[in-house]
Amino acid sequence: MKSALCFSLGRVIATFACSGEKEVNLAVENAKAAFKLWSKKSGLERCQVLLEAARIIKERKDEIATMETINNGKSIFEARLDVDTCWQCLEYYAGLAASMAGEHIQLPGGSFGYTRREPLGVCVGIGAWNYPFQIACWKSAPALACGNAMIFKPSPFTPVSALLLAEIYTKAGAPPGLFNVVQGGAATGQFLCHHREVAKISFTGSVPTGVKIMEMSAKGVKPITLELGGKSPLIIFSDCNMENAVKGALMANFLTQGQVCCNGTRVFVQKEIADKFINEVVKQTQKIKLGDPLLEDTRMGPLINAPHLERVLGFVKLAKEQGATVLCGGEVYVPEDPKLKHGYYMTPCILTNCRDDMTCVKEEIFGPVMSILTFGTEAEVLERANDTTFGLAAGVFTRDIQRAHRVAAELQAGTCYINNYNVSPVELPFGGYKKSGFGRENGRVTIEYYSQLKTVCVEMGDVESAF
Ligand SMILES: NC(=O)c1ccc[n+]([C@@H]2O[C@H](COP(=O)([O-])OP(=O)(O)OC[C@H]3O[C@@H](n4cnc5c(N)ncnc54)[C@H](O)[C@@H]3O)[C@@H](O)[C@H]2O)c1
Ligand SMILES: O=CCc1c[nH]c2ccc(O)cc12
Repeated sequence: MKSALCFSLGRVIATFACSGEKEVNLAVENAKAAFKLWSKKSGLERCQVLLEAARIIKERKDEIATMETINNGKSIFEARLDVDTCWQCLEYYAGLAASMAGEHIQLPGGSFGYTRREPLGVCVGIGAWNYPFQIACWKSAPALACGNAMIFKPSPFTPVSALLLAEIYTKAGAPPGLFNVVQGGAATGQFLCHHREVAKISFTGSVPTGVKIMEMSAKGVKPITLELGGKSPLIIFSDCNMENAVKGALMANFLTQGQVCCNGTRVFVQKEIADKFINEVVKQTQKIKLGDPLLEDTRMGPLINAPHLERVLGFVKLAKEQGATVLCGGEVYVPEDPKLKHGYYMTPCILTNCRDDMTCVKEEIFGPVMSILTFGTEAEVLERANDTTFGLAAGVFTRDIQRAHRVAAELQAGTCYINNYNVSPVELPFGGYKKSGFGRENGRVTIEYYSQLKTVCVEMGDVESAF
C-alpha cells in the first residue's frame, strides 16, 4: 500500500509505504528498548539531548521550513515562525526535565511518604496536516523530557517533515527507536492505538477521528490527549484599537490558508464600528499576497488538496444560498506562474450579513473564510459566542481592562486572547473545552499528561496489625 504526497503544483513529490501491523509491532519493540535506556537517565541527561536537538533545529531552520512549505503549502514566512516555536518547545521542556520532582510528606511517628513522577512508557503521537513539524515537536518534546519513548504518525498528506525530526533526535544523542516515525492513515493509526504496549495516545485532528481514538483508548484504558477542531469567536468591542483589531482578525483567520484549529472564524463586531471595521478588514484582506509559498513575500499558499478546496468552496456557496454576502474572495485562484496552475489556491473570503444559524457560522470550515456578525451588548455577545459545541479558543479586543478580563472569564474556551490572536508561546498551555478536546500541550502542566505519580509509603515503626 502506498501513500502519495501532493504539493501546490498539484503533483506527487514523494511516496511512502504505509506501515502495517508488522511495522507497527516493530516500532513498538524498538521504542520499548529505547524506553528502557532513556527512562533510567537523569533529567539533566535528557535535558542535554533535547537542548542539542533544539540547537540542530535552529541551525537547520531554513531547510526545515522549506521542507514544511513543500510538505504543507504554507508560506515560507510562516513556516519559519513555526520552526521557531519548535526549537523553543524543545528548549522549554529540556529546562523542565531536570526539575521534575515529587513531594515528601511527613506522617505520624516519624513515618513518611514521598511521590515520584515517572514516565508512562511508549507514547503514540498522531498528527494533522496543518502543522506537521510543529505537532511532532509539541508532542515529542514533553514526552521525551518525562522519560518516555514516542512513536509518531504524521498525516498521510504531510508525511515528510516528521522524518527530519527523527533524524535530528538521533543526531542529538537519543537512543535508536526513542522517536520513531511510522507512515500511514487510519489503518496504521488503529494498529498503534490498539497496541497493548502503547501507554498513551496524544492526538491532533478532527472531532470524528477524536471520538474513534477515545473509543479505542477506552478498550485499553489508556490516557489520551485530544486536540480537536473549533469554531472560535473573536469579539471586537467599539472601544478597541481598530488597527490592532483588524490585524487580529486577519491573524485569527488567514494563517496557513485558514487551516488552523483555533481560528477565530466567528468575528462579532459591535454595531457602532461595524462599517468602519468591515471596510478596513476587507481592504487588508485584499492586500494579502497569494502565490508560490516558497517566495519571500508570499503570505498565502495553496490549500492542502483538491477535495479540501472543493469542500471550502462548498461552504462559501452554501453561505451565499443561506443569505450571506461575499465582500471579497471565496474563489479559485490561478497564479500567473504556469508552474502553479494545478495548485489548490483560493482567495481569502469575508462574509457579512451572517446569522448565528448559518452553516458557515456553525461548522468548522478549516479554510480562509471569515464570517462577520454584529452585536449590541456584552451579555448578548457572550451568549452567542458560547453557543457552540466547540471550545478551543476565543478572543476579545477592547481598551477596557475590566471588561477584557470579565469577558475572558465568561468565554467557554481553553485559550482566550486579549487584544491579540493566534500567538502561541510555548510557556502557555494550549487545549480545548467541550468537543474541542481535553488535555493540554505546552506549558508546565503538560508534564502531568506525560507522566504518572507513584506514592511510596514508608513505615518507620512496627506494623500495627488489625489481625
Ligand atoms: N486542536 C488542535 O490543536 C488541532 C490542531 C490541528 C488540527 N486540528 C483539527 O484537525 C482537523 C484537520 O486535520 P485532519 O484532516 O488531518 O484530521 P483527521 O482527524 O482526518 O486526521 C488526523 C490524523 O488522524 C489519523 N487518523 C484518521 N483516522 C484514524 C483512525 N481511525 N485511527 C487512528 N488515526 C486516524 C490521520 O491519518 C491523521 O494522521 C480539523 O478538524 C482541525 O480543527 C486540531
Ligand atoms: O491548528 C491548531 C493549533 C495548533 C498550531 N500548532 C499546533 C501544534 C500542535 C497542536 O496539537 C496544535 C497546534
